[in-house]
Amino acid sequence: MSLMCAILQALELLLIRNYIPQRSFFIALGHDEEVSGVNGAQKISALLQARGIQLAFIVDEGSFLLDGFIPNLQKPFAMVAVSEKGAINLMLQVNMTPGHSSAPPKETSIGILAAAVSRLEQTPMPNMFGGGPLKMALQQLANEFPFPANIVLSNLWLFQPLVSRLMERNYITNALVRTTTALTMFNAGVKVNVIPPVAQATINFRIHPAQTVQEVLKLAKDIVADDRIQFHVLNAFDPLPVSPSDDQALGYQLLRQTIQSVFPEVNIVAPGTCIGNTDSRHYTNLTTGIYRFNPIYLQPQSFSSIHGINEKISVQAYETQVKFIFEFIQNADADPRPVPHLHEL
Ligand SMILES: CCCCCCCC/C=C\CCCCCCCC(=O)N[C@@H](CC(N)=O)C(=O)O
Repeated sequence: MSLMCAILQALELLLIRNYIPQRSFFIALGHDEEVSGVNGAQKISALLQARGIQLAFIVDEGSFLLDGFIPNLQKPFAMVAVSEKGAINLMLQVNMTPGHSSAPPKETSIGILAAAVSRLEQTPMPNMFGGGPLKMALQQLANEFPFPANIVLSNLWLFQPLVSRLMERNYITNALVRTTTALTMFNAGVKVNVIPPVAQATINFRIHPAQTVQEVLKLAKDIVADDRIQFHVLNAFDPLPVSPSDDQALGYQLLRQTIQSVFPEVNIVAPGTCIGNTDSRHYTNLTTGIYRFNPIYLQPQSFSSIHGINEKISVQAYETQVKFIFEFIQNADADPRPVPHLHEL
């Protein structure tokens, strides 16, 4: 929400200054982003495609200036998400014969389903650490760590098993190394003395970039291992392709350049994977350069306020957000050639 307001406010500031862009900019604000973007972003994307539009790159929400997420890493760093996890909303259902609660059967629909979802919760999907943006980011961050972590991260060929175990210890970094399993809905029963005929539970999986919808469904069925349980896929999509982050990647380099200018205290800009989902996934037909970055600091303690209690942004952080977008639009307009990569920021 704050990012949307900041985009509009930055545009207003540009208009006040009679700014006339040289290249075309599209501002796409979907009204249904929190519920998958099917009627917003998906339709905007189809309309742009019908008009023959191809985009140099897209910038959306989904990652931050991360502060304190990795133990021993003293300084914050900017993570620009060049991919995002896939997702499955899976509904499990058990149908049993209803009856009077005074003489219950050995197992009820609720009991069978509760045991199944508990098995899913207690059996994490496999740790897939080993490649992609996360490994690149850790290697880029290696020199920011004190000894011996710097040696460990510079030699992932040797220390990969150790690092992947350490990442599992924290629930946020754990989300980067595996497909996550979140039980989000459970419905059954309408009366205190009736054995319910139906029990339903919904599980929200976020799929690691190294897995697919089909692989995760197979794993989930193997874990549940109960023929009485029906599987209904409510909706699902595979992890998103990895956008380029090399020296020639215009969108990535423009973000890096603007981060460097607006946040001079940040030494490292690294590619990463967004653990949530964004509307940008509906735009893969228009560009291969999709970057997710919200120019605000995020600390682990504020992570739980996202979709949680007292979600907020400080006035100062909001002002910086506006400044970033104001500068970013002008940087993107200034020169269509990629900005050379500076190793020493
Ligand atoms: C190198 C290690 C650093 C690890 C730090 C990872 C920190 C990740 C921080 C934040 C991720 C926040 C997720 C962004 C939210 C995306 C927006 C959203 O809520 N989307 C919804 C709805 C949808 N569009 O599908 C969602 O359910 O994901």
